[in-house]
Amino acid sequence: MTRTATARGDVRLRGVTRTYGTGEAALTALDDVDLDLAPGELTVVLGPSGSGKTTLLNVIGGIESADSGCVRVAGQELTAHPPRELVGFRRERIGFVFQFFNLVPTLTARENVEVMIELTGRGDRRRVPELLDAVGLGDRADHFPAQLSGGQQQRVSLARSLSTDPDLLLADEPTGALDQTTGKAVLTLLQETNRQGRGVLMVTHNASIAAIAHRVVTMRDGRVHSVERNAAPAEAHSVGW
Ligand SMILES: Nc1ncnc2c1ncn2[C@@H]1O[C@H](COP(=O)(O)OP(=O)(O)OP(=O)(O)O)[C@@H](O)[C@H]1O
Repeated sequence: MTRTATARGDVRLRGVTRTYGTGEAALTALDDVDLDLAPGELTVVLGPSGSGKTTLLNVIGGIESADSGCVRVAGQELTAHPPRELVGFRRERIGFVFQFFNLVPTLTARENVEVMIELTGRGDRRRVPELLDAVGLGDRADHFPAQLSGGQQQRVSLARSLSTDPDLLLADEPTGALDQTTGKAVLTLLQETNRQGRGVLMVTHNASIAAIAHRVVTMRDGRVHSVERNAAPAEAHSVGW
């Protein structure tokens, strides 16, 4: 599945600020954020609602640009590039997994993965059955999203993200809509993906999930409140909540 076993997907932020709105309505979602994530790390981002977690993930993924500061992701300088100029970067380097799956309802599981390969011009359509097997859905390839459970849809979403072999996988509340058993299955897949050398950055409200991370970043009021390292990250299947 890997392009190379080498660790990849490093992140370096310096003085990153992102403000929404102007004047009295201005809201600083990211306030002078410095952050270093080593290649191949699994990072969990925690913090209260509104603390800037999703904004952080979007800036790292090149979906939103910082107002000031420097952003470098997977060896690429994003600073001063508006999101529309970063289409190529996102396609080549980044995989996104969202809470609400974002699958195309009129396409089967297989087609949802294939369409990503067609859109990006990356990956190999012949490997789609293998990818669906890897997420335990080999026998559901011809099912439409509505015929799949939430956990199964999330796994299609993961197979789709992995189809282009990203350096860094960004996951926003990937287990948020799932029960514990299915959530753990998805976490296990994210951990496997990480062990293949990819960086994984996961935003969650669930502090128990932090046990599987190499690094735990806690956000407060748009700032990095703390960064802790886990010397011995737990196995995803052993985490409970
Ligand atoms: N597009 C936007 N326009 C205006 N304000 C926004 C926008 N996106 C986010 N914000 C504001 O920026 C702040 C940070 O939002 P963000 O979504 O990053 O927080 P979060 O920690 O991910 O929250 P949650 O855990 O609730 O998802 C919040 O106060 C939010 O209301």
